[in-house]
Amino acid sequence: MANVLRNSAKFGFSGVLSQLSIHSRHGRECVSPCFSLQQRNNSTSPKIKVDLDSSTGVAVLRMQSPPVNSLSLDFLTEFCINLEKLEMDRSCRGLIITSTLSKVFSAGLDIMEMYGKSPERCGEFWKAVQEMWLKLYGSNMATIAAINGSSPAGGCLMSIGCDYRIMVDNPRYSIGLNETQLGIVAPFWFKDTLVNTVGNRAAELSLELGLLYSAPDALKIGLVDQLVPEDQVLSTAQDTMSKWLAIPDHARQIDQCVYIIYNTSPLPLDHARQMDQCVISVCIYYI
Ligand SMILES: CC/C=C\CC(=O)SCCNC(=O)CCNC(=O)[C@H](O)C(C)(C)COP(=O)(O)OP(=O)(O)OC[C@H]1O[C@@H](n2cnc3c(N)ncnc32)[C@H](O)[C@@H]1OP(=O)(O)O
Repeated sequence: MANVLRNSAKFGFSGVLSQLSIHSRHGRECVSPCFSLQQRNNSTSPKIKVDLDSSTGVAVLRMQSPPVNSLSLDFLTEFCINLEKLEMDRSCRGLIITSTLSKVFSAGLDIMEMYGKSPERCGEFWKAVQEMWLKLYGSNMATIAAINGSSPAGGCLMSIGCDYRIMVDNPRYSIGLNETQLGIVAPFWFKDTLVNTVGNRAAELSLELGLLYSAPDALKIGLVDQLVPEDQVLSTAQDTMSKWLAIPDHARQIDQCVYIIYNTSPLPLDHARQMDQCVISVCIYYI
C-alpha cells in the first residue's frame, strides 16, 4: 500500500497541482461548484445512499462503496451532487454521514486515482477533493459524522469537515491524518481543519508524525467528540442532531461562518493555491 502511495505521489501530484483552479468562497455559505458535477458520474450502482426524513429535516448519507469507501473521482462527484441537492432543499437542516461497510468509515483518497493517471485526470480529481471539503465545511446544514469504522487520511478530513463527530468505541478503529507516514504531506487546508478541531500543538504532533489514533485516543485529544457502542452510533447522531437543530439556523450559521473566516486559510485565493502546490512539490521532491 505504501509503495503504491509513494509511486502515486511521484507520478500524480505534480500533475494534480499544476491543474488546480478553484474559485470558491470559504465560510458557511453554500459554495458553488467549480467543476461540472454532472459531467462525471459513471458508476452504475450508487456509491452513496441518502434518506431525508422530511418530518425532522435530517438526512442520513450512507457511503456504500466497497471495499473501503475510498474517495475516487466518481465517489467524490456523487458525494458532491448529493450534498448540493440537500443544500438546495430548504426542508433539510441537518446531515448525518455514516458508512454501510463494517469496520471502515472511509479509507481516504483512492490511491488508484493518484497512480499513473494523466495530468488532466489528476487535476480533475484534486478539484473534486477540494470541492468535497468546501461543500462540507461550508455547509449551511448542521453536519454530524457517525464514524462507524476506521477513518484515515481523507476519511479523517471528511469527518473533521463536519460540525460534530461521534465514533464507535472500538480501539481497533483508527482515525487521523497519517499522510507523512505515507511519504506525502497533508495540504495546508487539511492542517487548518485539524487545528480548528484539536488545537495547534496536538495538530502539529499529529501531522508531523502522521498519527493514527484509536477511538479512545481520538476522544482524548478532541479529534472526536463522543464514543458510543457500535449499535448506538446512528441513534446517538440523531439525538445529537435534534439538539443542534434546536438552535435557530441563522444564529448557528453566522457563528460558524465567523469562526471559519477567522480560523481557516483562504483556499479560494490564488496565493493559497500556490502554497498548496509548493508544499506538495517539496514533498514529492523528497520521496
Ligand atoms: C495530499 C493528500 C493525500 C492523501 C490523502 C489520502 O487520503 S491518501 C489515502 C490514505 N489512506 C490510507 O492510508 C488508508 C489505507 N487503508 C487502510 O489502512 C485499510 O485498508 C483500512 C481502511 C483500515 C481497512 O482495512 P481492512 O483490513 O478492512 O481492509 P484492507 O486493508 O484489506 O483493504 C481492502 C481493500 O481495499 C483497498 N484499499 C484500502 N485503502 C484504499 C485506498 N485508500 N484507496 C484504494 N484502495 C484501498 C486495499 O488495497 C484492498 O484491496 P484488495 O484488492 O482487496 O487487496
